[in-house]
Amino acid sequence: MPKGKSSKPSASAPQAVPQAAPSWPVFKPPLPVVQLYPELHPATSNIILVSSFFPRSLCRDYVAYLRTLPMQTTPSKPKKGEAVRVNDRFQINDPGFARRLWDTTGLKELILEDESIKSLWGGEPVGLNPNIRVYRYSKGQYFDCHYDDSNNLMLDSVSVKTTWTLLLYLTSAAEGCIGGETVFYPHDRKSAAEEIAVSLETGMLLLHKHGDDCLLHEGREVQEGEKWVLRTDLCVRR
Ligand SMILES: O=C(O)CCC(=O)C(=O)O
Ligand SMILES: [Fe+2]
Repeated sequence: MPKGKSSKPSASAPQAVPQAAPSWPVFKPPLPVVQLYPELHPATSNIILVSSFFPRSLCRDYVAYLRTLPMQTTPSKPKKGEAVRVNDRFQINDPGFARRLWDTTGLKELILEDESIKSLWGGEPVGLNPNIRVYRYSKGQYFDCHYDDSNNLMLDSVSVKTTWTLLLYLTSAAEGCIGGETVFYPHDRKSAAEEIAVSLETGMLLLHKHGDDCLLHEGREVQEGEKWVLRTDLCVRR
């Protein structure tokens, strides 16, 4: 829970119940398909965007595959202190897939070597959170304002903590999804005048700082179509 925000809603990250790892589609063509460029958001250094992290064809393959997974629709009433999340979710502890996303996509190089963002991670990055979450938002679904917590965990016998949220958009207006923007509010209050809205872009990675420095944010309601998102977190040595 971010300091001083203890009564504010947070996004829950319960440990996934043990189950077989999904057969995630292979990264075909090999990644990255383009040179990856991190774009610091002009309004805040807490948000970084990376276009074309996945090519559109791979996003399509992923959505087709993810549809076959057993997703859970949000319980209608959130637990105390949790944000209202109205969507379908699949969650799995999959260290192998987290490692693939880190090692075989160009992400590791981007995070470790790009001089413009190297100092932002809050420590020495070592990999991604094996707690992988998949969200599907259909028309009318949304994720209400909340903060993402930092979590401590072990990654290959190394003590780590999560410092940034990673969201990979698998659909956008190009696939008929209208709405669903991820919207940030820099001053701890929902204010239209201050909002920083990130529109969906198929294959784009959105990274945002979490824990004590997390901006209040929401996944805005989907108006048409389906928003598919894959979520993990950046882990740094603790
Ligand atoms: O779906 C989104 O745009 C936001 C998701 C989110 O805030 C979260 O996973 O904590
Ligand atoms: Fe969040």
